[in-house]
Order: sequence, then structure tokens, then C-alpha cells
Amino acid sequence: MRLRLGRVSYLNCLPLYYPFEKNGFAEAELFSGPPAELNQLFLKHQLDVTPLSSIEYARNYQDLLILPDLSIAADGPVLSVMFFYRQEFSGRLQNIKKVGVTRESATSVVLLKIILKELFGADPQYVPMNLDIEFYRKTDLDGVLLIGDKALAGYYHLPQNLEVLDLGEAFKKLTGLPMVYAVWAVHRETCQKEPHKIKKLTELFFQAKNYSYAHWQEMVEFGSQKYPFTPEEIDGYLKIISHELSEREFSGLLEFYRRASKIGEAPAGVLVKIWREDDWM
Ligand SMILES: C=C(O[C@@H]1C=C(C(=O)O)C=C[C@H]1O)C(=O)O
Repeated sequence: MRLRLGRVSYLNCLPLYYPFEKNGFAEAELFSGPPAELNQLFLKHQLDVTPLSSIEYARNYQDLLILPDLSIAADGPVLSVMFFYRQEFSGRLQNIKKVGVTRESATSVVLLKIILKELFGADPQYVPMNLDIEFYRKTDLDGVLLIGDKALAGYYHLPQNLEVLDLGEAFKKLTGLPMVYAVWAVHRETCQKEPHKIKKLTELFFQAKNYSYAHWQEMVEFGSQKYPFTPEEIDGYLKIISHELSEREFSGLLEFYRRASKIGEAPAGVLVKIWREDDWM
């Protein structure tokens, strides 16, 4: 059986999946969707490997491993995890009372709570809903959390009466570290049953990343056919998104878990376990 592999449908995943999308992918069956949907499918064992919201790894860490050298991260501004708010709260974010949060996310909702509390002393009501940047015309919300391509579009075309807070930039200000939004997770059970397929998949991702970086402009052009952004916008955005999981990202991940646990959004003492070939083959 082929592995069932998730893909976040946003632009941020393009460098990891571009060669598969261009040339086809025999080793796995691809499922594309927003993060929250992939999280649910994966936790119900309907996906074998997927980019998983990093907070969901923390909540389920005992059953899971993380594939090496893969993430969706940014060391500072991220441009696509954004809190948009009414201009009247400019310089007084501590006064916001009611915030809408996209249902597509898991990690960024927790990140927003941490940032608003720790950096601004705000503790608003959070309302999950399906949202877009036009919220200020249609609702009484003070602000909204958007992620992915909707957030990126909002950043590139910010409506006049809104301000925006980049949550990656805010996390860096708070901790000095990169923020890890998603990791590639696999169930322990799958590592036991399908060690060779998991190994092959880690190799394919390694090659895919190298291929995309070596054919950057071609990938950017491909992206501009598929996503509603210009090649310049795609180039600028993908240069700040990191797909690494090196020591700095690792430290950022642990710091995020520590702060999430402090507000009751993650268990204490999360163990981050990376898949290694020698442990399973
Ligand atoms: C940087 C991003 O990271 C994402 C945010 C996620 C979340 O909030 O749960 C999950 C996966 C990533 O797609 C983004 O979506 O723009």
C-alpha cells in the first residue's frame, strides 16, 4: 500500500512538494488541505505522514515521531500568520475584547494567545470561525487571526482601516527564537510497520527540497500559475519561510511548548522525538 501523505494546501509547502507536483509521485498518495483538516485526518489514522500543526504534536507526542529536517518555520516575520485588527486599537492592543480565529489553524491560535497575553497584557474572548480580511465590514470583532494564503494576501493588500501584527515577528521579539508552525509527523505504529517506506519518504523530501532550491525561479513561476500571487511576492515569501529543523528551530519549538503549557494549551514536559533510521531498521 502507498503511504497516505498530507500537504498543506498553502503556498508555504511548495518547496517541499514542487517536484512531486511537477513530475508525479509514485510513492505516496497526496491529500491536500488546510492544517486543521490534515491534523484531524492524521490523528484518526487516515493519513500516515503529514505536516502537523506543531501544537498538535505536543498534545499527542507519546504516539508520534517527527521526521528529520522538515518544518514550516520562520526566524522572525512570517507574513502568513497575521493578526489583523481595527485601527482604533493601534498602540492599545491591551484593550481588545473579542477576536475571531480561523478554523484552519491550531498552532497559530495558541501563538496568538501567548503573544497577546505576554507582549500586550490582553486576554480577549477567542471565537473560532471561518473568516477573511473583510471581517471589519461584517462583524463586531476587534480583530482576526488569519493564516496561510489569506493572511499573505491580506499583508500584500492591507485594507486601509486595518493594522497588522506579524506573529512570527512578535515571537522572535518575545523569545529571540524562530517559531515552528508545523512538523512532519508519523505514528510510531507506522514506523514499526513500514520502516522502509518512511526512510524512502525522508530521502524523497530531502531530494525535493534540494531540487526546489536548485530550480528556484522555475518553482516560483510554477507557483504563480497555481496561487494568486506574483512571482515577486512568491519569491519574497518563500525566502523567509524555512523548512529546516536545526538546533535553532528545535529551541524555538521547545520554547513555544513551554509557553503553551503555561497557559494550559499543551501538556508539561513534551518530549520531542525525531525519527532516526537506526532506531527502526
Ligand atoms: C506559516 C504558516 O504555518 C502554518 C500554521 C499552522 C497552524 O497554525 O496550525 C499549521 C501549518 C502551517 O501551514 C502558515 O500557515 O502561514
